[in-house]
Amino acid sequence: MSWSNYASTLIRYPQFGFSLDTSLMDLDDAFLSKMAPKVEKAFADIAAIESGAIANPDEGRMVGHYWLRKPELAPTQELRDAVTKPLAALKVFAEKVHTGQVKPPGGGIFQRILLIGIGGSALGPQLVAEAIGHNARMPIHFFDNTDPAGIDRVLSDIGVAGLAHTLVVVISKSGGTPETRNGMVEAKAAYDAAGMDFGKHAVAVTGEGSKLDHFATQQGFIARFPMEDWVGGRTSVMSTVGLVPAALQGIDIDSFLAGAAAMDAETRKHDAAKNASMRLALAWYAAGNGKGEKDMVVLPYKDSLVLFSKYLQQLVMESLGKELDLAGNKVNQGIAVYGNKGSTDQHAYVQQLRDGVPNFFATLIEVRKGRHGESIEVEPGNSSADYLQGFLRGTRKALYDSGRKSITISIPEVTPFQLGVLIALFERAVSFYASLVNINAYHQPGVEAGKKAAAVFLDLLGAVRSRLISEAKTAQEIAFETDADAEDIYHCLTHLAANGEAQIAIGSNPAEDTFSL
Ligand SMILES: O=P(O)(O)OC[C@H]1O[C@H](O)[C@H](O)[C@@H](O)[C@@H]1O
Repeated sequence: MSWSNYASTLIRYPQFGFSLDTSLMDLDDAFLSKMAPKVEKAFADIAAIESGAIANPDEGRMVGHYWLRKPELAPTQELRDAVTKPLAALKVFAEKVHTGQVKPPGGGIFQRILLIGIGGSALGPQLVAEAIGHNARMPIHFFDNTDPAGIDRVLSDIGVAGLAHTLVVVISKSGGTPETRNGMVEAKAAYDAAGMDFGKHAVAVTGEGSKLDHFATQQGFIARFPMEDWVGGRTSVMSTVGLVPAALQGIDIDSFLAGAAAMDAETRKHDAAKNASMRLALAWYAAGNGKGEKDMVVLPYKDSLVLFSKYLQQLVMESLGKELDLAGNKVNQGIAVYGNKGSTDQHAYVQQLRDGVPNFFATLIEVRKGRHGESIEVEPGNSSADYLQGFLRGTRKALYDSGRKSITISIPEVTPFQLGVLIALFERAVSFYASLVNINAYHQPGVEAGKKAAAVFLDLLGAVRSRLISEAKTAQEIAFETDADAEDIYHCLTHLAANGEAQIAIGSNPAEDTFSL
C-alpha cells in the first residue's frame, strides 16, 4: 500500500462527496497505455448509445436508460416525451394516492403496496425500498417468485383486512413473464376470496399492448404506466418500474434521478484518469484478464445497502455473461458477482477470501457517516461507527497483505441522491466494460433456454397427470406410455406425490418407486 499511489490515483467528485480508490488494484502505466485504443472505442460506443444508436443489435433496440435522468439527451421529441410524460404522470398519481383522491373502493386510503414482479422488475424496487425506503409513507411487500409458500407468507403479513387498503403494483416490461402472471393471478384470487374487486386495487407498469396491458384494461385497473423497449429490465430502476413504487413510498425521486445525472455528467467525460466508471471497467478488466477470471465480491459496509450486491449481480452478470462477442466469436464472457455486507461477512466467508483460493477481487463500499444523531462509546473512546470503519480498513489491508486486490468506493451517506450516484456509476462501468470486451450487454439470450425447458416440463406434467391411475406404475412404465425420458417422468411424479396428487411407494432406488392415484 502506497500513500503516493493512493493520493495520485484517487478519483474524487467532491461536489457530491464521492471517491473511488483503485490503488490496491495495481493498475500500472503499461496496462493503461495498452488499453488506450479500447478505451477510446468505449467512449465512442457510449456516446453512440446516448445519441440513440441501435446498441442492442440482436433485438434491434436502442439503449435508453441514460436518458431517464437527462431526457434532453434523447434524440427525438417523442423519446423525450416518453421519459418526461410518464414521470410527471406518476408523480401526480402518487400525490393523489397519498391525499386520498385515488382511494380504495371500500373507503379510506391506500396504506401499503404489494409489488408483483421479478428480475429487473423487482430487484431495483427492492434495492430502493431497502436502501432509502425506511419509514416510508407506504410500506411495500413483494411477490418476486412463483413460490406459493412465499406468496402465502406475504399475504399473511398483509392480512385479509389489509388487502382492502393495499395498492397492488404489477410490473412486467414484457407483460408475459410467468412468475409475475402467477403472482398476479394469486393476488387476484385473494381479492376475489375476500369479495373485493382486484382491478380497483391494481396498477400496471408494462409495455404498451402487452398481455398485462390488455389484462389491466379488461380488469379496469386504476392506472397503467408505460415501459419502453429501449430500457432493459436490469437498468429500469429509474424508469416507471422503479419510480412508480418509489414515489408511492414517498421517496424523493427527483433527488434519486439527480444523483444519477450527477454521476453521468462526470463519467461522460472522455478522460480515463478522472472517469470513475471507466476506471472501474479497467480495474475489472485488469483483475480478470479481460475474461472474467476473477469474481467480484461486493461488500457494502452499511446495512441499508445489503441488497446492492444482489442488484449488481443481475446488472453485471446478465449484461456481461455472454457466449458470443459482437463478431460472433465464442468468448463465454462474464464476471461473477456475490456479496452481502460488511462487517457481517467477515464472520462468514471472508476467511476464504483472505486465505483460500485467490479467485476474486473485492469491492468495498464505504459510507462515511455512521448515523444521524449522537453515538455512545461502546468502549472508552470508540463508537460502533469507529468499529465499522476499522473493520473496512482492516479487511482491505488484510486482503492486500495476502495478495488479494480490492476497490473502495466511498459515499457520504445513503440517500436517494447517493443511491442514484452508485447505480449510475455501475451502469456506465458495465457499458464501458462490455465495449472493452466487445459484447452486447443489453440482451439476455441465455435466459430463454430455462424458460423453454420449464414449458416442456409443464407439458409433460400434464401428460403424467392424465396417466396416473389407481394401479401403481413405475416412472419407466409411464415413460414408455408417453414416449418420454424416465428421469423427466420421475421428477413429475415426485412433484405430484409431494403435493398430494399421487401416492408414492418407495422402492430400493428411484427405478423401483411406484406411483398411483
Ligand atoms: O419485466 P419482465 O418482462 O417481466 O421481465 C423480468 C425479467 O425476466 C427476464 O427473464 C429477464 O432475464 C430479466 O432481464 C427481466 O428483468
